[in-house]
Amino acid sequence: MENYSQNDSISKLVKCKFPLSHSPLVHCITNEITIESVANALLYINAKPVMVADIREFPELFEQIDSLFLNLGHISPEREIALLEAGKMASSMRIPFVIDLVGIVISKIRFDLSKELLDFKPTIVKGNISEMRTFCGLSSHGRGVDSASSDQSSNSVDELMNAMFEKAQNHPETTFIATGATDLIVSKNSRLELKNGVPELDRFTGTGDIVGALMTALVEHEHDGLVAGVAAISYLNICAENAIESTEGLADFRQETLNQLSLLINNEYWYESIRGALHA
Ligand SMILES: Nc1ncnc2c1ncn2[C@@H]1O[C@H](COP(=O)(O)OP(=O)(O)O)[C@@H](O)[C@H]1O
Ligand SMILES: Cc1ncsc1CCOP(=O)(O)O
Ligand SMILES: [Mg+2]
Repeated sequence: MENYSQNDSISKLVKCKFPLSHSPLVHCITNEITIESVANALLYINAKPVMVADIREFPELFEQIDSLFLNLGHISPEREIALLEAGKMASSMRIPFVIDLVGIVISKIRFDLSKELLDFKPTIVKGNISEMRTFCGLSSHGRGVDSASSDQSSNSVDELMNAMFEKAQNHPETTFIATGATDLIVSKNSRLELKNGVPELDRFTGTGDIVGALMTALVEHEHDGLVAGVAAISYLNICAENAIESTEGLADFRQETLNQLSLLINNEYWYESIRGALHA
């Protein structure tokens, strides 16, 4: 295992990811709690958000979109039907899509829904560390939509990394991502850990949703879940590192982190601040 230093091989993966030159149209079926933050975050990186949940519009809409974000944060019987229909259409039309396992620790309904969506071969399945533990069938101490610090010990993180790697062997088309103090990014042939960010990212709502939406904007370009995951997480987390330097209080920190999404783009070499480790 390498040190958590700036890592050349990881930086090379993400070079040239920002700014997005081509404004991908990103369709999001997401939760009402953070929907506005998600839409603005996409605009700040030069993507175009569109939030549509009425399945009657899907046949026309799916001819127009570049990628799809399916977020389980606030489900209902209608939302569940829309999520499944969208996953099915994305799969048959080969549109890259991301599943965000928000709140999967809460109920079997969300757990079963995530497994049904996995059958459509998503580009990425992501959640926080506690959510990903539940998804992988490991014990989890997550509460509501937040992860538990007891799931973030190094033993638990190693156990989760192994479980995700096993999942990736059975689902070679999908990248599995768990976020937290350490972020795990796992595909069939690669295992990566990232170490940027600040603990305050867990103290305002929507950071997981935003990073999921950023990945969705990036999968359109490369169809590569691993590169999109590394770029999106690192970008948001370095924005937060910059924001914490100049703010006091969580509301100002939130505002400045979002503001930085539109500013860090101006630093051509932002990716040189990535800290992580790449396993073979
Ligand atoms: N303790 C932490 N230290 C550094 N970065 C963190 C920490 N907790 C979360 N993050 C970052 O915040 C973002 C959201 O992660 P997380 O809080 O796990 O998601 P969620 O909001 O879905 O629970 C990710 O980019 C993650 O790397
Ligand atoms: C509070 C809450 N309840 C259901 S979804 C949601 C927002 C979750 O946002 P995130 O997990 O991205 O912080
Ligand atoms: Mg959160």
